[in-house]
Amino acid sequence: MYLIGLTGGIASGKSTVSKRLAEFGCPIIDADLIAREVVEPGKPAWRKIKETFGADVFFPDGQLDRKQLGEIVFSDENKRNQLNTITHREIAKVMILAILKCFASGCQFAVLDVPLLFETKRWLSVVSKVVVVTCDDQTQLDRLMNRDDFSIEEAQKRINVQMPLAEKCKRATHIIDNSKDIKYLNSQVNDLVKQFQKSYEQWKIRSVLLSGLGMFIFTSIYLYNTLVK
Ligand SMILES: CC(C)(COP(=O)(O)OP(=O)(O)OC[C@H]1O[C@@H](n2cnc3c(N)ncnc32)[C@H](O)[C@@H]1O)[C@@H](O)C(=O)NCCC(=O)NCCS
Ligand SMILES: Nc1ncnc2c1ncn2[C@@H]1O[C@H](COP(=O)(O)OP(=O)(O)OP(=O)(O)O)[C@@H](O)[C@H]1O
Repeated sequence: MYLIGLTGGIASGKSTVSKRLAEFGCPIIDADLIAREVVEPGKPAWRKIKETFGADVFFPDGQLDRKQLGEIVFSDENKRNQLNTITHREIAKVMILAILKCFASGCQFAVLDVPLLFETKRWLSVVSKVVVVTCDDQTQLDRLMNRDDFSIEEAQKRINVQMPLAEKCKRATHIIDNSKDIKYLNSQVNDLVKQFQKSYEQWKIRSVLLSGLGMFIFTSIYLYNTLVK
């Protein structure tokens, strides 16, 4: 099995791409979904957020007030770093278990959907490909404002704290241009899946050849030591 990193900028279309990949049966390990799980009431990250940010960022039922906490951390780098320190370790633990589960199930490849793949760097050493979902700045801003009902200021603040999309594209092995309609996006995802399946077949052939070579060398050494020496 090999791992594929999926990233982009906020509202560039990562979730839309990962939904399409899931339709092909690709296992998706979604850091954003896991980030929501680890801050559920009573969990370690929930307690640390309460200690650090106080009761103001929670609803009476104990659920995190994501909008309130978002306004705080996307306006203050130190507070954002505090939240990252609290949550990223917990997110990583869940992701590792999810990767092991995928490996055990024998799937061909798994997709790590990580918005901050390049910012946190944590997963770059384990992914063999990085897909960046990009779009032009105005489209990104418009989609974020429409989806989350943000003012232009709130949306821009969230875009500005991440590595610029152009920079992420320079580090990508594959780029999906999501500046047009969903049909255009899906045609690129379809091609990507074909490429991944081809890479997996090539990887499988290489693995069989390498293990065969390993067996040949081991057997030759064994026979030499047993019969010749
Ligand atoms: C600040 C929070 C509460 C805001 O919640 P909200 O529901 O408004 O946003 P959501 O979690 O859906 O994230 C939306 C997008 O914001 C961006 N984003 C989220 N957290 C961060 C961060 N710490 N730094 C930069 N961008 C971020 C990502 O592009 C993400 O896809 C939430 O984003 C959070 O808990 N962030 C810390 C955990 C984290 O870093 N998640 C990203 C996983 S790689
Ligand atoms: N090609 C497209 N045409 C029109 N709308 C789109 C397109 N791609 C995505 N969208 C919409 O733009 C918004 C952002 O897309 P999406 O949620 O997939 O981005 P994301 O990168 O996962 O965001 P986040 O970083 O917040 O997780 C969503 O409302 C989505 O429906």
